[in-house]
Amino acid sequence: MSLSERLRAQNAADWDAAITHRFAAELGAGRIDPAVLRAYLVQDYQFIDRFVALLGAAIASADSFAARLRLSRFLAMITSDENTYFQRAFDELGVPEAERTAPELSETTRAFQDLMREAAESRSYAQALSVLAVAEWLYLSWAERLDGPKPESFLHAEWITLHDNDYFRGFVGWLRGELDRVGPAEEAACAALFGRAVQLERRFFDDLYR
Ligand SMILES: Cc1ncc(C[n+]2csc(CCO)c2C)c(N)n1
Repeated sequence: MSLSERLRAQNAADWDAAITHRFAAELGAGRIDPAVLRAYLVQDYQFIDRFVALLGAAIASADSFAARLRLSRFLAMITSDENTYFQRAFDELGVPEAERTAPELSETTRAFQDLMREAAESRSYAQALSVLAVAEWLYLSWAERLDGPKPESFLHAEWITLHDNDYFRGFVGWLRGELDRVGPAEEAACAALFGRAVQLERRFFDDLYR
């Protein structure tokens, strides 16, 4: 088994709970409570902020120009397409400016921010990849599992399409390949970060239904 496959298997309980979560099912059916989606997107926008910083750290610590290019193109995509989704969704849901830029953070969002800061400050490409790989691969996995027609509202449909498309699938496959290539030299640190990230992904969804 590859390192990425082994790490996923070691965290199967939280991984499977996250990718089969009620959140994904309700989103896929277009039947999510607007208050739940609103709360999710407000916290997630703060997640994305630190995620972009972590991606920058991966670009800086990568061991090849090819990797820097690929990560940079991805960074350009999420700071354009994905950012406009958030802005349009916030408009649709009536989220005021203060909540877009400086909401009260949940404990889980804070823990995620700390994890991403730690991975970035390690200055290790392998450790940055361990957290990035979870955030990308786990989202691809829940989005790919949804079947049936896309929900009507762009709020639901675009959040699925952003995570279930051929470009993204290719990127996740490449990220896993990078982790499989450089991770084994720092396996204990990578496994610890990967496991914490999977737990937090699950908690991020669970928090919405408490
Ligand atoms: C808590 C949380 N974890 C993972 C993602 C997924 N994600 C974050 S940035 C990015 C890049 C392009 O969409 C992806 C897939 C998320 N949104 N929120």
